[in-house]
Amino acid sequence: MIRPVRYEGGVVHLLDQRRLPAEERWQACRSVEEVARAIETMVVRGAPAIGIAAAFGVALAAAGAARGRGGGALEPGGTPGEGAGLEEVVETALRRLAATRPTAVNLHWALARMEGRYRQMRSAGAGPDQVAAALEAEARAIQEEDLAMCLRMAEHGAALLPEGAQVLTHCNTGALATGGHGTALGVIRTAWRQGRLRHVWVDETRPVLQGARLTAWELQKEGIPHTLIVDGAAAAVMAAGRVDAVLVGADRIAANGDTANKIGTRMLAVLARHHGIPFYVVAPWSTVDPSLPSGDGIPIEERNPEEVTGFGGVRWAPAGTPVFNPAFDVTPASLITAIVTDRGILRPPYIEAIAARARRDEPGRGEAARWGRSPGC
Ligand SMILES: CSC[C@H]1O[C@H](OP(=O)(O)O)[C@H](O)[C@@H]1O
Repeated sequence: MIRPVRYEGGVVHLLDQRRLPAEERWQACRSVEEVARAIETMVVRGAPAIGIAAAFGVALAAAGAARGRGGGALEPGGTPGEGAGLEEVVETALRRLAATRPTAVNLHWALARMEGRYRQMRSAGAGPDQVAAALEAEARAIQEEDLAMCLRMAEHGAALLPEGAQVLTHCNTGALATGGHGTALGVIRTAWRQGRLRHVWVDETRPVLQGARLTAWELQKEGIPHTLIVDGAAAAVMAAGRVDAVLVGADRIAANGDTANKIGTRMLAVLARHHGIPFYVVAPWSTVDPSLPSGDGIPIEERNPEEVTGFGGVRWAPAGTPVFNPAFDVTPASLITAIVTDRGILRPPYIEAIAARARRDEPGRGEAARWGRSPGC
């Protein structure tokens, strides 16, 4: 199974997704700063995967402090004894990692969970070594729980698809974006293994091409029939009656079901509604942010214009061309047929469905609990 994040010997190893599919190269991160830069430059990407990477970044910081290197975990090649004690190292790590990418709530959910575990250990009087061990265990739990959530989601989602389904998907929501198996692409994997799936239309997903580079790579490795299309061809294949369902991931789902996902998702939702095609969002419960009343409050990351003006070092737009490069857009809940989570399928009205699920599963979180924001941000 593809797993994009590994933590071994106090080093966070990330499969460099910028280099796929040409080469499978791992990047070793030995400091919080290196982990943070890897998230910002999309060495690792995908809402759950960046949460997992950040969690191991906190574990790495605590391990460095426990070894007496103090802030050595703050900068690449930090010298022993830098910085202050455990408290400052962990707090600084949490803030730095929280500042990497604003939209995916899984990042902030994971950091809030790591902070909670840290405070729990400290209030129990645990020493640096015990805290470091507990934080490593918590990060590993986040990774393994995400894989389990993906497998559960996939079962729920596959049951929605007709026999011999042709589906269309956007961006990469596979093992590369998660703790393994994937969200929307996890549904596709499971549906294929169950014999329910005939074919996948893969949106290339401009500008970073997660579909063309990463989803096609995952599907090819699994032998799942697929066809790569430019994003602009989605309307044509829907109009030709060759799409039975659209499956996408999510980076943040507001309390009313409005969903932030890769730029171009909203367009697919409008097209699907026009063509009478079910539009499914597939995301773990950790992507739901009950503290946000609607999608209006979801921060949308804007990325480097050079992602749009060229690719791989080749520029095709004239120098100085003005660019607007939002990495995500928000799909209104009214265009979403169902939200597939690890805890079951949510159907409209989402505000009631999400609140009821939050009350049932995590009393207190659905109300005033701080959510979607990490320490210090
Ligand atoms: C399984 S969540 C994947 C989610 O993350 C992607 O964004 P990015 O590649 O910029 O991290 C995209 O929104 C996917 O739907």
